Amino acid sequence: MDTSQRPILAPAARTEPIFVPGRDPVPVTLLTGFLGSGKTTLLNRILNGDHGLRVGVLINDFGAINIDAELVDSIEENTINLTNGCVCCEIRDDLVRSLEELLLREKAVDYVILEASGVSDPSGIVMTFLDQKYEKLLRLDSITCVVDAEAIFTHGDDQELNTLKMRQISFADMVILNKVDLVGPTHLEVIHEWIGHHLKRIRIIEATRCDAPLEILLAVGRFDPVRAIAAHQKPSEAHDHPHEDDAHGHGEAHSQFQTWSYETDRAFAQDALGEMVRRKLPAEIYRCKGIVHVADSPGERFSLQAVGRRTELTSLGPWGEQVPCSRIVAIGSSIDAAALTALFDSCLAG
Ligand SMILES: Nc1nc2c(ncn2[C@@H]2O[C@H](COP(=O)(O)OP(=O)(O)OP(=O)(O)O)[C@@H](O)[C@H]2O)c(=O)[nH]1
Repeated sequence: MDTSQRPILAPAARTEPIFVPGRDPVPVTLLTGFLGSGKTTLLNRILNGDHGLRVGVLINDFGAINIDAELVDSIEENTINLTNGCVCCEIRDDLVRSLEELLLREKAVDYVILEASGVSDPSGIVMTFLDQKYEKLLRLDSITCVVDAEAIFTHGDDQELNTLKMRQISFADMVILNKVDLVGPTHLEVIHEWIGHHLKRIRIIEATRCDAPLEILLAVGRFDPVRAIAAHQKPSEAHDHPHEDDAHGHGEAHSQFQTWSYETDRAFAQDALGEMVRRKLPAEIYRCKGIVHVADSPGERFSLQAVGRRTELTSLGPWGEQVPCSRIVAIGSSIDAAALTALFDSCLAG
């Protein structure tokens, strides 16, 4: 069968159901949202919340190095990293294997949260969860999309990016409109109008650092397969441009993203690094993040974050057992790898 002809949300052909006798399906929350919108911030807020659940976490970073895994406050044995690709397509098999690994363990988790990569199209992920062989193993509870209120219209003339951002929103059953501390009321109104113009009746919660109440995030049973299928089947209502078949439209969306990574055991000069990232990162870099070793405070791990022109260089505390080193990833379009490497090299200490 030509798989490109298969409707994207049609459950796969029935195979033997996978389940653990006597165990109810485990609820799964999917976190989506464009690069740098605040998904990891939300994940940490949930993990640190007072819910008493044993939460399994799947973290998908599009780049070659999984930086998020180091920034998430989860229990190591319950965390699986899905790196170097996107779980909605290239590494969907890894997602399936990891889900089964988490859910078929003797000491199973009570809840699963999947943080999708910032370039994921949710439809491919939803299809995985709707596979009939999993209907007794897991239940998709909700899809929460985090939107960066400040950056939502950045690269607004790029139709593919706009379409991807709108697809992420249209598959969600709740939107966290995050970073409202960075924008004014008029800008917020424009966003509400823009989302409302494309999608009716979507719940939008404004937040700073994703400070939404836990009660509306976990075990809420909001996922509606009928609505998700409609989000796929009526693309022209939900998006500026119709989404083509999965293989074509989606593949195109990903081909515009390039990743770059950098590793060194030499230390950076903190001020030079901060200044360079703030002022000199090319506009084609949508997102840059890393764990860095700085000569000024050699005993501390630092987190480097850049979303557009916004940057943060914050201490994560001592290195502990880890040998200090720096690992940085960037995602963008038309990345000049040699030039970017030279920019970071120029910030190395002495
Ligand atoms: N000012 C401000 N910054 C925020 C807020 N929420 C998150 N941030 C910052 O935004 C940056 C990106 O946040 P993350 O939570 O890593 O975003 P993400 O969506 O997980 O990023 P990717 O996984 O790379 O797509 C970090 O520097 C955060 O500290 C907010 O509400 N206000």
